Amino acid sequence: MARYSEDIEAYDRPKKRGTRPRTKDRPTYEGATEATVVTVDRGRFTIALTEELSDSRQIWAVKARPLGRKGVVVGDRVRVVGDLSGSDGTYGRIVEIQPRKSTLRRTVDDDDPVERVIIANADQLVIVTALADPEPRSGLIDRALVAAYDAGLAPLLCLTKADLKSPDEFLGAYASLGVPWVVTRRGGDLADVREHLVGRTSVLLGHSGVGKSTLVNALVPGTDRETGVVNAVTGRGRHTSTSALMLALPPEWGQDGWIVDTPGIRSFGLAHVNPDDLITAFPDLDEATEECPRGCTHGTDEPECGLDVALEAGEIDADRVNSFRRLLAARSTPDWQL
Ligand SMILES: Nc1nc2c(ncn2[C@@H]2O[C@H](COP(=O)(O)OP(=O)(O)OP(=O)(O)O)[C@@H](O)[C@H]2O)c(=O)[nH]1
Ligand SMILES: [Zn+2]
Repeated sequence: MARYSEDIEAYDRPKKRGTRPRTKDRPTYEGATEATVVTVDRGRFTIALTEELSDSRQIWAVKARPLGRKGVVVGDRVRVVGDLSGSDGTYGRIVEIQPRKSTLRRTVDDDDPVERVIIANADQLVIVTALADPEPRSGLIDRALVAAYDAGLAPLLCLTKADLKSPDEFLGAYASLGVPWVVTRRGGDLADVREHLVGRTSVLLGHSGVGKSTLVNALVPGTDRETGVVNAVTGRGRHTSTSALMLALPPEWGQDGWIVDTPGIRSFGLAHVNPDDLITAFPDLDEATEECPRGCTHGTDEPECGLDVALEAGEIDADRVNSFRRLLAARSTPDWQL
């Protein structure tokens, strides 16, 4: 063990230029500990030591030099070395990022083609929308659905404030997409929501006022999202940044799972989303686009789109085509925050 940490030390702090070992000599970090990145704050990471997920032991970590400019984002499964005791002034060093099973990306701006991964390894995107006060914004919901389908995350509509308005009318507009949904109301129980959260990592997305903080606080007691204090972070983890934050589901739920709160994520540029990737979320339509002319975006203005051919032949469902095209159009409408 001692020899091993000396290796890391030697590697991390080369005495002078040119003494850095070549790739083949790099340490293999055998025995490094697995952890999950729960939040990012100005180059410093809070990581949860995975084996101790249920008691949520969390420590600081920084990126070790061998990672170079590789991005580490919330949700990343990483391997860490160094002092993992969590005592004052100590921090682990992230030496490796495990391959990601999913990446939720955004384009910073629809005009800016730079793609950024914001959350890694999520399974589900929970689109939190109030049924009233504020009114649902279908453009935003559609954009979130595009982001989910593109990232390969299962979408879930979480409709809050059902005490103010029935969800029936709203759900009509989403029926043909087949998106699963749950409803919450003031004072109502959250059994339904819980059922959709256990065993997975869910990203919660919603614009201001929809009741997302209320929901997060009710789901994970002890998390005061309003004031930004995260009790789970061993007293030292005042969470002041607007980074996404992963919260472990309470151990008493009996199953692991995480929710990722996204307070700072108010815009969701989708310029990177390719129509051909989006249509894979519509397996019933996908085949019809095989005969499309090259570069066809499958939109309503495409003269020879295979979707129209298949529609005319009665091979596909018009509602589904309309829904797909609605999402396609939402991709390039103005931003998440209107
Ligand atoms: N009637 C009703 N009001 C609710 C419900 N959930 C939340 N609210 C209220 O809606 C308002 C906004 O709730 P928040 O939880 O702060 O909303 P948020 O989405 O986190 O919004 P920001 O904090 O601005 O990001 C508060 O006054 C809540 O009390 C609900 O189910 N029914
Ligand atoms: Zn087409």
